[in-house]
Amino acid sequence: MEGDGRVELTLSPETITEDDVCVIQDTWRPVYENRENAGVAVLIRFFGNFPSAKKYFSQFRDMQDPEEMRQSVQLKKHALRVMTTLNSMVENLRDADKLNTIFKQMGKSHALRHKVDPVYFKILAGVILEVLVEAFPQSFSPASVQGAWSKLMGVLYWQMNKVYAEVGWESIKNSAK
Ligand code: HEM
Repeated sequence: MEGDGRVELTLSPETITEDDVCVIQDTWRPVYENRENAGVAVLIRFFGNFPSAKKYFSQFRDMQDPEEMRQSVQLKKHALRVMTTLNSMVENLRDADKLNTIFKQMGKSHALRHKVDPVYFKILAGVILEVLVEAFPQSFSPASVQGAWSKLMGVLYWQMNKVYAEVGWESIKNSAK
């Protein structure tokens, strides 16, 4: 699938250095202050470029028009949930146990309840980076900032794959078809 070029497949959390943590926490602040706009912009780009991802959302799976999607309560709700969870990750980058709990909860609910194919986490991670660089050019232009964020997105994807494997995604996905 296209759109997944910038996120590494297999990054363990230890690859995030202290410098990365500082960079991620500093650059996240203005994004989180604009969480609703930023989150909605990310999801509109995601569903616009990868319409098959809409199938998991009962209220806008059949919508084509981005303006109509923008008005969807379910889309806005998921945008805020994504931003709130990212905020918890960013706040707990130095607390491996907390991070693990966040990844576990997220992986379990998306695999078991929502039955989301994990490839969409990789695609969404790439879209998050893309939109943040565009929407916050001042803070996200430096290569060091993009490098730190792309590590975090890589870790997110890696962790999702780990939890998905633990909960038996291979058999769940066949029952989700
Ligand atoms: C950074 C990535 C993501 C984060 C942080 C995130 C976070 C969340 C959270 C916190 C919830 C509500 C609690 C729960 O059910 O776990 C949720 C619900 C949901 N997520 Fe995600 N999510 C992400 C990616 C995705 C992707 C890629 C998809 C599918 C393409 C997806 C589909 C859903 C669906 C269908 C629900 C239920 C929606 C509803 O009930 O209205 N999520 N997500």
